[in-house]
Amino acid sequence: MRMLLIHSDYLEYEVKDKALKNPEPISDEQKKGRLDEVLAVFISVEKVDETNPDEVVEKAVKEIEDVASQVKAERIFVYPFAHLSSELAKPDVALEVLRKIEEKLKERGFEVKRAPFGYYKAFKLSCKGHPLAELSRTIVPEE
Ligand SMILES: Nc1ncnc2c1ncn2[C@@H]1O[C@H](COS(=O)(=O)NC(=O)[C@@H](N)CO)[C@@H](O)[C@H]1O
Repeated sequence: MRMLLIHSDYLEYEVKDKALKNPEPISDEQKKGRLDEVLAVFISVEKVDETNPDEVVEKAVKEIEDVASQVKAERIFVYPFAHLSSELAKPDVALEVLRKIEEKLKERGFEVKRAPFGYYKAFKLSCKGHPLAELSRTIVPEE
């Protein structure tokens, strides 16, 4: 899994078109979304993650929680992003991993939104620009 974490004044998105034949079903409300004062986490789930998705979820949540506490972010935006890797996991595995990350972050008390999976989306992001505002992490399951 590859993650790009951007501490932002806001992230907002708007769904445009389907990027997959069968994207995640969404409500009209989910076609647009915005969070202010947010840690935006762009995630590419990778083929290697398919060997142990649950372990990768645990590791990702720990990394996100660690960065959130460093930058004092209480809101997280989980954003499916297929452009951080050339070895992408299958969509069904990727969606399941992203859903579990969202769920576990909520269990830990964060306010969380997750951008819809399998769509082309317009988005606006305002990076805060401080030294920890742009970070990346690579997560792999144990052998
Ligand atoms: N492994 C993955 N990790 C994260 N997001 C993914 C992954 N696979 C698919 N997606 C989601 O599905 C969308 C399209 O994925 S994609 O791999 O780019 N595929 C396409 O764009 C197809 N139109 C042509 O391959 C992405 O924008 C993202 O929302």
